[in-house]
Amino acid sequence: MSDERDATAIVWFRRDLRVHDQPIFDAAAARARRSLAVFVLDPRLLEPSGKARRTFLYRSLRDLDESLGGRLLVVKGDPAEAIPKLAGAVGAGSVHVAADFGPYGRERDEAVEKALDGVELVRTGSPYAVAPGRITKSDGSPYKVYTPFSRAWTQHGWRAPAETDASTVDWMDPGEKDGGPRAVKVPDDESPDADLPAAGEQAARDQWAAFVDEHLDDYDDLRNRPDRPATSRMSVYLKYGVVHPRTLLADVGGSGTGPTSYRNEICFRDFYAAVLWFFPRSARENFDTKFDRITLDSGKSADEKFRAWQEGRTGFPAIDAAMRQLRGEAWMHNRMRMAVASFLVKDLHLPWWWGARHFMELLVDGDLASNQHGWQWAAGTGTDAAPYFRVFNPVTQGERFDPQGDYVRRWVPELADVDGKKVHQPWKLGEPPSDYPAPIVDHKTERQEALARFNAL
Ligand SMILES: Cc1cc2nc3c(=O)[nH]c(=O)nc-3n(C[C@H](O)[C@H](O)[C@H](O)COP(=O)(O)OP(=O)(O)OC[C@H]3O[C@@H](n4cnc5c(N)ncnc54)[C@H](O)[C@@H]3O)c2cc1C
Repeated sequence: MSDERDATAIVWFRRDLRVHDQPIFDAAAARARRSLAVFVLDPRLLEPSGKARRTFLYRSLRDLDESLGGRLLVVKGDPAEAIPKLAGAVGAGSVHVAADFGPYGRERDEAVEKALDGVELVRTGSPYAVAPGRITKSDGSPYKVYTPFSRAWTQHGWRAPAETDASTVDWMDPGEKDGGPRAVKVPDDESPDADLPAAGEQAARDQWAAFVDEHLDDYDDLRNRPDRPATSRMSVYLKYGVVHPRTLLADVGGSGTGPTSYRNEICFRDFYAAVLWFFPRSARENFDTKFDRITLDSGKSADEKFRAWQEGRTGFPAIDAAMRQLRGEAWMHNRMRMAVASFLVKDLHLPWWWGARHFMELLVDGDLASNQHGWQWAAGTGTDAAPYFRVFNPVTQGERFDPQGDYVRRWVPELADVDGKKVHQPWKLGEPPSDYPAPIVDHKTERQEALARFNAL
């Protein structure tokens, strides 16, 4: 029987740096006898990424290259030029990708599709359990509230993982290409100060297996505790598609509170991606435009307060611990992301997008949809946000979720000798540590100020 497939295809990796559960491999193998594996270092994505994310990306690319037997071609430049030239250089009949739903990714893919001029761009799957745009109300309009979205999401369901590995595709040696953009080496690590998680598919799977074994059942009870290793730490692997959410969901069976709560969080990720798909302006502007009129601080004193927040010198131990965790690990616990965001917006009266930008610069899991909407949630400006008048108390957040003060002592060495929960209010100690700052604001006063500004809208 003759093989009617094309001679070659391109598999273009983007946010799916893995070989397992990879539906684009099946699509490429069905279409062509051999495929060229490609990653394009795109300056428009690399520049705003920050050192931690770039370093993690480079490490993930090295791991992927190893899984592919050294046959990952890395090139640099604008994908709308590089991909069509590569398709020409190997005579590809199709280019296979997982669909990208972010504002830049979608524009880029349309430009690539146009420039491919007849070579088909085949989109198979997405980085989400359910692709953005698929879940709508019965009249076709988007959900703006999480709970009904999550009900529809659960009812819709998701596919089982695709059974692929590196051998699903017959990989072409990049040395065989005839012309086109030249191969570049994966850049060296940028030596970020942060202690990053191990990169690569095996590391992701090991971390996941340990979480399922040790923490999944207690996830609902302990997920708000920054002092415990109780969450999955999958966000960075999901960000780069080192693991697919479908793979995780397949393991999270059952109706116990732990598994149910975990599925809800994966659903939040899909929800925010869907909001960004339907309302791309929400990445940059208040979703609720009423807040365009709220009074925000600016000037020298605002800049100084912002710097104190960034550097973990606000004098509120839980806030400072979290901001230092962000620098130390390029990651922050979810409860503390909410607390520091509320503090920036409602205690310091600064724009949420200042904080969101700082997060995107430092977070190794920095993701436009989850980050911007997480910020808008905390600021009260988002789709389904915490009401603006609900202001987190930075001291009680610490006392409640870090009850023995271990989290603070881990990240704020100036307070390492203060016992128990007293660490959350060092100003009440007989002799407060002289090298730790006094609170930069009075929470009660600033809470009233935030409410007054809100009521003036
Ligand atoms: C202000 C703010 C900014 C945030 N910025 C980001 C970001 O840039 N990138 C990012 O991945 N998450 C972000 N989040 C969501 C959440 O804090 C992280 O996903 C979570 O802390 C990652 O740790 P984990 O993998 O151990 O989470 P787990 O508790 O183990 O959760 C499992 C997975 O569910 C998803 N998830 C959990 N909570 C949320 C949530 N609130 N929104 C969307 N997805 C969620 C993540 O993919 C996570 O990996 C932000 C939240 C807030 C409040």
